[in-house]
Amino acid sequence: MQTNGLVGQGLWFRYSPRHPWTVRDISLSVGQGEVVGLMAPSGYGKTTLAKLLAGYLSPHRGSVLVEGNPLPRRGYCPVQLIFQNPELTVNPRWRIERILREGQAPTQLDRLGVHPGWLRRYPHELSGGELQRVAIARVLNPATRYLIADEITAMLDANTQAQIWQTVLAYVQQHQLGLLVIGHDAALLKRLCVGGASPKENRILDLTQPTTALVPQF
Ligand SMILES: Nc1ncnc2c1ncn2[C@@H]1O[C@H](COP(=O)(O)OP(=O)(O)OP(=O)(O)O)[C@@H](O)[C@H]1O
Repeated sequence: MQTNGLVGQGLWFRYSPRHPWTVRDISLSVGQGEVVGLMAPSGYGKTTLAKLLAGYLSPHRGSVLVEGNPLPRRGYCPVQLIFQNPELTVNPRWRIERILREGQAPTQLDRLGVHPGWLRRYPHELSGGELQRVAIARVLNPATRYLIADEITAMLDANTQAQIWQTVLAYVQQHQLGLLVIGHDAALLKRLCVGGASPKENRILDLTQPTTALVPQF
């Protein structure tokens, strides 16, 4: 079995024994420095799969390994998930400066357009787009090795979307992070995942295809 990268192997998950399987025997991998897209219709289990890969949920069967090791049970997780709704990932009772200090010091505040004046505010005192920049800045730090971006710019205008992706992709490339981009927008995924600096390695996975289509072609 492959030991490099972030590897989900034979993953099965359902929310309870009364629910049907949401994730059925999915295997996929993201290598260091690789940008992989993941698309499927709404309700197909993309976010659930992202939560399995980032350790928010545990698979009923199968494994998630990072460089051959299970995800750490405590401390900062090297696989970080950014959601469409940033308010779900930040503590509403903390000021922005404390949220940003939660992991290691973020490095991209300026480039993401995080205004110093926001630092003393609480999350509900920022707009959705402003808070999303904070959520992204929080995870762009040296302890993050893999990033899962689940529809992270869906609520932003085109200019802000472009600024955020430019910053994230430059950071990913410079630090050789693995990036899994989840989305419905095929054109955006294509731009991000196959138009990059190393198009040979980058892929777009379609969750509606048989799982063999998701197995890495290394
Ligand atoms: N906590 C939960 N309890 C029970 N069912 C859930 C829960 N979260 C999600 N589901 C169900 O699991 C299925 C997959 O949801 P998921 O959010 O993973 O899909 P998705 O592909 O990310 O959808 P979208 O593109 O609309 O965000 C859906 O049918 C959803 O209703």
